[in-house]
Amino acid sequence: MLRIAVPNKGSLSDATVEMLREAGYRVRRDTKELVVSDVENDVEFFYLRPRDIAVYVGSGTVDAGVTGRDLLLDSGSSAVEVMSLGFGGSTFRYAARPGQVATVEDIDGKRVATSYPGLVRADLASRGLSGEVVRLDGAVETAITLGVADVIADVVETGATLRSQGLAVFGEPILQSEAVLIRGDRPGEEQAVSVLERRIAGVITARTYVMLDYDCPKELVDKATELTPGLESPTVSPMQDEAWVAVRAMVPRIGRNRLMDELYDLGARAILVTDIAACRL
Ligand SMILES: Nc1ncnc2c1ncn2[C@@H]1O[C@H](COP(=O)(O)OP(=O)(O)OP(=O)(O)O)[C@@H](O)[C@H]1O
Ligand SMILES: O=P(O)(O)OC[C@H]1O[C@H](OP(=O)(O)OP(=O)(O)O)[C@H](O)[C@@H]1O
Ligand SMILES: [Mg+2]
Repeated sequence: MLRIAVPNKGSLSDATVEMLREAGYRVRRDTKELVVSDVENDVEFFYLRPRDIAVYVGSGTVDAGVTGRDLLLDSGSSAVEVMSLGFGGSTFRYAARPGQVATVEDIDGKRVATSYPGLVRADLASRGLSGEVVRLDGAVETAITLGVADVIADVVETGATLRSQGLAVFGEPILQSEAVLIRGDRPGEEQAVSVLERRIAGVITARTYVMLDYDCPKELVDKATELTPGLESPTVSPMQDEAWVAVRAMVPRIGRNRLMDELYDLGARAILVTDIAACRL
């Protein structure tokens, strides 16, 4: 049985569970369930803390899992990123009281509070800076107010938490993070997770694309299909009226309305968009 780790709490949990459900797997029915056996798919799901998932996957006790790229890198685990999942996006950044620390070089010799000591130590070392890393579990933004640090390094999504503490980011982001599927780096593991990987890729494609159908005067089909090239190639089918053809192609969900306007202006009619429920490319 394939063993897969799923975030049991926090920002990544709900979206991961929803993605697995859409991929056709059994998911937990209440948040107290820690292990879910999906016998039909020969998979066992372990609901674990997101921070621990890279450690389990790296040690080989589970085959694959979902976590944040920042947590994977912070852990120093040997697990490898298989693909990004399109949610849980954030940046990992330095911040301080405006006017007190303005550049990353100014961190030298100062105290840096963070829940991600691995990431911060590696970043400071790569810049040749020294700094005392103060490891905290959360609410890192308060560390400066409470006087245990001069600088923080933390996850920033909207920036609202930083602003509420009178802090401002400085320097370039240390990292762009998002939810990722990870697996162990031992021989055979790539193959072991290939069905899971294809199913998740199918969910992402179904979310990213819509199916577009339209009728098109035959003489315009080259121009029209230039606008809708599809993934491999559009399907062009004959119609009862020989002056017309029916065209079908997958197109990006974003921009679909503008595309429909362009096709209409060109002379296409009966332009329909439908959601894709699932797919394997
Ligand atoms: N707004 C956000 N706040 C925190 N983490 C976020 C946010 N958006 C995305 N993430 C990602 O979620 C992961 C952290 O998840 P984790 O569950 O450990 O913490 P959390 O979401 O802060 O939950 P909690 O603090 O309640 O335990 C990281 O990969 C982080 O990049
Ligand atoms: O940029 P924002 O949109 O404000 O989001 C970022 C904040 O959200 C997270 O905190 P969380 O609520 O998880 O609390 P924690 O610090 O105790 O983990 C993270 O640690 C930041 O503090
Ligand atoms: Mg948190």
